Amino acid sequence: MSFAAIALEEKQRVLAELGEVKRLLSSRGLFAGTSGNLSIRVGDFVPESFDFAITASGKDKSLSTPEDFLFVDQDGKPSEATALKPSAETLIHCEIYKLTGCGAIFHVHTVMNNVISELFWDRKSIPVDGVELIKAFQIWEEEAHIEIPIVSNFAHIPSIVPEVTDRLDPRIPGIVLRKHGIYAWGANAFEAKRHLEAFEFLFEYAYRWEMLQQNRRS
Ligand SMILES: CSCCC(=O)C(=O)COP(=O)(O)O
Ligand SMILES: [Zn+2]
Repeated sequence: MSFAAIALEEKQRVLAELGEVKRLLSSRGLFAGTSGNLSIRVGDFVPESFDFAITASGKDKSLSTPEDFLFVDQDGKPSEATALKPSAETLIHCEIYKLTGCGAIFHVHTVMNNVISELFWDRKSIPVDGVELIKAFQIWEEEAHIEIPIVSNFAHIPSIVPEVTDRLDPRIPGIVLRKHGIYAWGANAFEAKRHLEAFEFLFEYAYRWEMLQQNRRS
């Protein structure tokens, strides 16, 4: 489906939803120093051809302005003429949409997701054992064990993409960039937000549990 063929009401709905999510996450202090970016897909999904609304790059995300979002295509190019620049990390969104067919992707930097990525960097994943909130990912087995992937962070964003491609685990709706932040996704904005909140809870649990173990050993 071409971008032009997508109903105006659908585009407006997506922009309004993105605005609501941005306001809510901002009220929780999740966009320190203009960090973070958000996107929601619009219209039908075909891996070779889709569009999504994404935050414009470098904006103060605690403010709401008519220049907060723009639409881009599957390659991260603006879907229509605009003076706005898409997030510097748009190519990571493009890759996650292509690999998962998801409907929304939220990226935030927190002190906890940065610390945990360094704590478990040698392992290249964050282990979590048997915590109830794993069920937020629709993983229902008793005492489930999950490993949340951590990938390298580079200033050159296209260099991050191949590692995302290699490490993305279809069971786990998120990936952590080392000392950078988390990308969490879902079928829609509601699900992506639930996953983001669950990841941050599990990171804090994993960090505290690891510290307890280390104290016991010393
Ligand atoms: C100031 S944070 C560095 C860039 C970044 O990691 C980020 O999430 C925000 O970049 P954007 O281009 O999406 O504003
Ligand atoms: Zn970032």
